[in-house]
Amino acid sequence: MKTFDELYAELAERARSRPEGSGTVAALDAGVHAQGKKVLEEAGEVWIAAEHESDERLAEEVSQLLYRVQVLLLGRGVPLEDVYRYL
Ligand SMILES: N=c1c2ncn([C@@H]3O[C@H](COP(=O)(O)OP(=O)(O)OP(=O)(O)O)[C@@H](O)[C@H]3O)c2ncn1[C@@H]1O[C@H](COP(=O)(O)O)[C@@H](O)[C@H]1O
Repeated sequence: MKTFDELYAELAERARSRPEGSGTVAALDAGVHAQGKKVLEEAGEVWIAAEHESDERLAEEVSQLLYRVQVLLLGRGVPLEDVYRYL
């Protein structure tokens, strides 16, 4: 189990150390266009899960959306603090 902030710190460390086999490193290298498409794809899956699937599936899809949003932010170099200013 990890929090949103802990995941971001973990992904930032992946971006820094670039370990072999990291999906995050591959997603960052794919660029902002691919990252944005993943955000949209996962948002659609969240919508479908909310309308038609179980609470567990919804939670899983939301976790994937949050991950994809974090990859997008990391790719742009935007820290979570910049997002939190608007919450
Ligand atoms: N939370 C996540 C996470 N959520 C989603 N995903 C990725 O998103 C995929 C699921 O999304 P899709 O529905 O698009 O599935 P898919 O089409 O089969 O996946 P792709 O072939 O498109 O990658 C998963 O298979 C993962 O590749 C994640 N990948 C990594 N994390 C966490 O990020 C951290 C770093 O991971 P690595 O960079 O892989 O070491 C670890 O703590 C991981 O648990």
